[in-house]
Formats: sequence, C-alpha cells, structure tokens
Amino acid sequence: MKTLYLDAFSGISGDMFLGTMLDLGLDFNKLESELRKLKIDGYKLSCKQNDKSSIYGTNFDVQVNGGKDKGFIEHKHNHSHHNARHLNDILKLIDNSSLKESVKNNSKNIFTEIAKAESTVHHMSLTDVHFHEVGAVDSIIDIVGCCIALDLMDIDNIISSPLSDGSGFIQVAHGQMPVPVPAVAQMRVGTDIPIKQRLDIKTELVTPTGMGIVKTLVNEFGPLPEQIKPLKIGYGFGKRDTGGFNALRGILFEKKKLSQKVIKDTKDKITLIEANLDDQTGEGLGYVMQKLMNAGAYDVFFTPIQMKKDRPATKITVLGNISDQLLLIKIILKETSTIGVRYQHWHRVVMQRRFEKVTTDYGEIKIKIATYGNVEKKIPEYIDCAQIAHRKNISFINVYQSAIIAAQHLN
Ligand SMILES: O=C([S-])c1cc(C(=O)S)c[n+]([C@@H]2O[C@H](COP(=O)(O)O)[C@@H](O)[C@H]2O)c1
Ligand code: NI
Repeated sequence: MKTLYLDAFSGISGDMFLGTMLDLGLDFNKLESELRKLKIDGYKLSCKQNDKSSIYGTNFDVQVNGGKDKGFIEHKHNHSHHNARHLNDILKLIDNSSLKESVKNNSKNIFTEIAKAESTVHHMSLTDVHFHEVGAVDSIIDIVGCCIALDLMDIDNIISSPLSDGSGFIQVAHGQMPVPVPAVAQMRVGTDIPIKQRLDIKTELVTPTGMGIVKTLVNEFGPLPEQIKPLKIGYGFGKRDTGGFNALRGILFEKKKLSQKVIKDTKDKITLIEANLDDQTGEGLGYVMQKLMNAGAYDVFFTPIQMKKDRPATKITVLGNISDQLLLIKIILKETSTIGVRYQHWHRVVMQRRFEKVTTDYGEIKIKIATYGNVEKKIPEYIDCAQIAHRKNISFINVYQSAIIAAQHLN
C-alpha cells in the first residue's frame, strides 16, 4: 500500500487530481474500463501529456455530449430539470454498479459532502440538490474516477499540503461567485483544512469537487514528510489561466517498516490507540490487525479483558507514528465493532539502528546494529535467516548462529 502526498500549491479540481494520477502511472485503459461499470454513456475521456513552463504533466478532460455545464444547479432558479440527477439518483447509480465496495463508499461520501455544502449555500434540502444532466455526468466521472484511481494505484493514505486558492470572483451560469467559491468555503466549516488565499491570483483554484475529494479522503495536512523515499512524482494540469504554473503535484511513496529504517533520533513520541471490543470475532480481529500493520502501525496486539456486564472481551492496542494516527483510527472504526477509540501520546527511547550484511557459509544475511551510548547489539534479521533455512532445508538455529558469529567481526 502507498501514500500519496498532494502538493496543492495551485489548488485542486477533479480533473487535476485525475491528471496527477495518470501522470503517476495510472493505466488510462483500466480507468476507462472500470468507469464503464457505472453504466452511463455520452462521454469521452482524454488524457494528454504536454508541458507548461517546460515541466511535463498530464491534461485530463471529460468531454460530455451536449457541451460543458459543470457543477450543481439550484432548484429555485431552474424550472426545467426533468433531465436532472438528484443526489439519491447518483448514489443509487453508484450502488448498482459492480465497482469495488471501497470505491463505491468513497465516491458516495464525496458526493454527499459536496451536496451537503450546496444544500446549505442554496437553502435547499439535501434531497432537492440536483445536477443538470451534463454536469452530472462530468462530476460522476471525475469523482468516481478519482476513487477508482486510488484503488488501482494501491493508495490507502493521502497527505496534503495546505491548499492554495485564488481570490476575486468567477463567472458561472447563475452570475458571479466569490473565491473561494461558496461550496468550497462551506465544506471548510467545522474542519481545520488549511487554505492559503492567494490575493495575486484572481480566479478559482480549488473547485467544489477538489475540496470534496480533500475533505473526504485526506488524512493529514502538512509539509511533505522528511524521511520518505519518493517512488514517483506527477503533475496534473488545471484548465484555468492563473498567470502561474497551474498544476497539482502528486508524490507517491511507500511507508518504510520501522525495522528497515535508519533511526537517527533516540527519543521520539508515538501514539498508542486502544479500544475495548466485546462483540468482535477472532476472524475480524485478525483482519483488522493485518490492515493496521499494512497501513504502517508499529505494532498491534490484543489483551483478553473482563468488561462491564460480565463480558469477556478483547482490548486492541495499536502503536504508531503520530502522523498516521488519524489513518489508524479510521481503520479501527471502519473494521471493528467499536464506536469510539481512545489514544495517548507516549515518549519513547529507541536505540539507533543501521544495517550491514555479513557472509556466512549459508549465504548473505542482514545484521541490525542497534546502539545507544556505549550499548551495542548485533541482531541477525529473522527473515533472512528463515528464508535461507527454508531454501536449504537446514535448521533455523544453525543459520542464526552462523550469522551471530559472522557479525562479531563487524566494526
Ligand atoms: O452551479 C452551481 S450551483 C455552482 C455552485 C458553486 C458553489 O460553490 S455553490 C460552484 N460552481 C462552480 O462550477 C464549476 C464546476 O465545479 P466542479 O467542482 O464540478 O468542477 C466550478 O467553477 C465551481 O466553482 C457551480
Ligand atoms: Ni452552488
């Protein structure tokens, strides 16, 4: 599983997000064939690589039969909405498709988030919020496409920089709208999503679709984490003329397992998250443990406990990086029966670690060298020893001991 960092120095829209994903290696044909599961037609996708300021990126576009008509429209101002799709029609369309459950859920959550904002801004009930026919297709493709892209690219964590938005006004079908546009401003209410307003850019950089994606899927805001090894960087171009480099930059990276990291600091802080579970099966517990470990938890463990109402139960404890806290909590809430979790931040003292290889009679083995002041430990990597023992059909202990002997000669 991978993490995507969004560098939203020029805002974010649905097209920019999909352009970025395609630039990062998303297979265009696979995206198209997944979107066909929605059973809607009358649109064509285009994806083209070109350069802006000599930087190559991807332009993604949805061309809908009947031209351009983006966004939600207000019930009050439109009396000919027989072709409109209400929120519920769109949610049903997604539900009735053969898309993956996680893609369906993410897509529905984004749509609902945007529709809630539109309903507040335009003083309509949520059920009255609707899209004009053309705008609906465009938004469905953008939003569901983004969720398909995340699934196809194996991304389960999104971190974002603060979003930049422009200022001034934009012209839409119903007149002028101030920037940030009302739906974007509304989605920010009650959240701490950071938006930096660029007074030098007099147009919209963050669209309602872009904000809906961010509000629903981003787990954390801040600078690009320092200790990462980027796998790929991509640019998705925006359509508006901002007078600057209008793109969304995506940086893809894989989380390193703690045991593989070169640890330089001997003191840090970690999060400890817990919940008491009195109605969870053993199968479910094993499943959530795998999910949490794959998401980068340092450790997950279960303790048998006796709970209120005479119930034997299980306490789940998760240790992890504080920057992953929200992601780990979301997994516990999604995959277990609990309706709440508790957490605390713990100080921790760790030994500095580095790795070296030794050659033994059985083959090369990695040695973890852990130091703290003048304390030093040299520990053979379990997985290397186990693989050699399996491959050569010899005892694990023999391989392990040969690695310890070879490690004594390391400086
Ligand atoms: O049509 C309506 S009601 C509309 C509302 C709003 C509000 O903020 S309220 C914004 N817009 C603009 O439409 C385009 C399309 O946005 P997408 O997110 O669908 O790409 C964009 O410029 C919005 O600001 C329309
Ligand atoms: Ni609106």
